[in-house]
Amino acid sequence: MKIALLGYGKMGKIIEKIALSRKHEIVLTIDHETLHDLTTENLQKADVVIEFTTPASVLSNIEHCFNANVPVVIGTTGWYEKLPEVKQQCIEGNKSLLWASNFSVGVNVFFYVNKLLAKVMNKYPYYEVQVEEIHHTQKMDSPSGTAITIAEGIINNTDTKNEWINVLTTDDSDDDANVAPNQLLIESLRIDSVPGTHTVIYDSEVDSIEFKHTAHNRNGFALGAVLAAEWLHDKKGFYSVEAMFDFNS
Ligand SMILES: NC(=O)C1=CN([C@@H]2O[C@H](COP(=O)(O)OP(=O)(O)OC[C@H]3O[C@@H](n4cnc5c(N)ncnc54)[C@H](OP(=O)(O)O)[C@@H]3O)[C@@H](O)[C@H]2O)C=CC1
Ligand SMILES: O=C(O)C1=N[C@H](C(=O)O)C[C@H](O)C1
Repeated sequence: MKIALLGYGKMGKIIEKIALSRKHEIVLTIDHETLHDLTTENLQKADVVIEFTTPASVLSNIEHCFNANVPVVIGTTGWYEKLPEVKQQCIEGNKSLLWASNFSVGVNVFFYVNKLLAKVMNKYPYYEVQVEEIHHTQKMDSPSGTAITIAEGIINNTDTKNEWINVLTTDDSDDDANVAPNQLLIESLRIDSVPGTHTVIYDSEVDSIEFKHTAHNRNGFALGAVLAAEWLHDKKGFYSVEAMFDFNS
């Protein structure tokens, strides 16, 4: 497949290596320096686009891909309030888009088990639940997209929580956040070069249960994005990464 990479930073560069190792060809790479190359003509040289940029640029990049009629895989986080609008544009225009807050297989297994666990824990409301995420200090958005997906998995499977709130800290201090009983706390921590750690904690007076995923590096995210591009390139429609995984069979 011919792949265009929008975003050639930490993720874009690893995605390039993995795509080449899977015998794909990179026909376009875009960062700030090469922004002038982001044209419909250049995008149309690709079978599929993989987009890992910034919350500020993702929406215009989606528009470029829709205009060029090229399927696009979106890894960028921090724009999810616009998902319904983008979904409508995609379906009405007969375009192709797949998005994920996290492309790694391990995290997608985690998402699945998180929902099952939330259903079980809903029977024991004396456990207070919270989500913790830790990422590198260059991360622009908080909470992480992954933490939002985890929180939604809990909210949709419990009676006690109906919204999440976020507290961002740069150290491990234990300041108590002001959280109403209906709110699910997402604590975001920013520490040096952490690739991404997510923990769901159920705490009671007598014990705690911790369910944790630790990314050791970014390779799992990048491989998942390439697998998503392989899956999407000949399809039409709007998909989340869940469509790619079938944990029920
Ligand atoms: N879904 C998932 O599995 C994962 C998602 N992510 C998300 O992916 C995104 C990127 O992460 P990461 O690679 O670590 O970030 P980096 O900051 O390392 O890279 C971002 C890249 O985007 C480029 N860029 C900035 N603005 C534009 C623009 N207008 N058009 C095209 N390119 C642009 C930057 O160029 P320049 O350097 O020239 O400014 C840079 O090359 C983040 O939102 C992150 O949260 C990250 C890991 C996994
Ligand atoms: O910015 C990152 O690095 C990551 N972002 C994604 C997110 O916001 O969840 C996925 C991963 O955790 C790394």
